[in-house]
Amino acid sequence: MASPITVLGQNQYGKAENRVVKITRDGGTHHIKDLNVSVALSGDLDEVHYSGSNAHVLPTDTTKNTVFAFAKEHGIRTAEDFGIALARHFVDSTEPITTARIRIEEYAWDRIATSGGDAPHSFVRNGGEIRTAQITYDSRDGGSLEVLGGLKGLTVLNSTDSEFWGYIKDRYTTLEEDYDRILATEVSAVWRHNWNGEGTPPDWDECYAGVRTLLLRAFAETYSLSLQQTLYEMGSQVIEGRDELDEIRFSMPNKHHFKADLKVFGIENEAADGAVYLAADRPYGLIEATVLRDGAQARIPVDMTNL
Ligand SMILES: O=c1[nH]c(=O)c2[nH]c(=O)[nH]c2[nH]1
Repeated sequence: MASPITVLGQNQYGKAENRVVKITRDGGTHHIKDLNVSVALSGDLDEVHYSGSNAHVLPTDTTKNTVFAFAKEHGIRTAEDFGIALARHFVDSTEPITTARIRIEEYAWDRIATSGGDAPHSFVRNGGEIRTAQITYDSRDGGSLEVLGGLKGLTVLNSTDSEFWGYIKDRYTTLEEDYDRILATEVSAVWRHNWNGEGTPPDWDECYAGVRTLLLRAFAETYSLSLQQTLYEMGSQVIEGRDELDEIRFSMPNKHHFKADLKVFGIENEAADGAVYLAADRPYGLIEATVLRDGAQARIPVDMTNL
């Protein structure tokens, strides 16, 4: 029962973190897709909260089974294609469900190089970087489909061409101005496609590879006066270079590298001579911002890049 003084707010449910690995065999050559898929459904679900009636509830267990069955029956071409098929299925086949949000992380595997060339069915996990996708399908108001692509764990470093000076100095400021520092960060980015489900979808893999290339190139080619400036340049290059995207959001920790203080030992330690740095773990500066195509609406949630 609805209590006299409370009312149900936003709610969603589903099975989180379905770890699905799909092998496709092409003769003796195998291909691997390794995903972590989270399903969140919402719709006409007040009653299960108020009275416990499960009449409108598709069990989370069923959503898990659907993920695995779809991987087998339809295969996984890309995370985006897979997420779109799942989102449409849950909404179109289950009356009370009006919105499905599918979040996917994809882990990359490389073929192991052997004496006979690339191994046909032996793989090594490609360490750091994770590709992400989020698909939201909402059947209300005529139906809408939103596809967010992204990546996280892309760690990059410039060993020069970075300065930081001219900032506010108050009685608590101890930081010295730096005219030649290391700039390092671990990029988390989420970008929004302007495709809404009608007509030909973008080439998801080509887009991902293209964005990644633009991000890396902008990072390497920007002479940086702050990580904020580098971030904005990276976002601008992506929006300028990819017509199918309207918005990109970043979360970029400043992975500080402090010059080791060796003066006590009578040793100079200057960047110009090739310095020794202490790579600090925490705390870290955290620089976050959205870059938009002029006139586009900001729709990527602020905390999306911290998941
Ligand atoms: O690129 C930077 N941006 C900052 O805002 C900042 N603040 C700071 O202490 N170091 C840096 N570096």
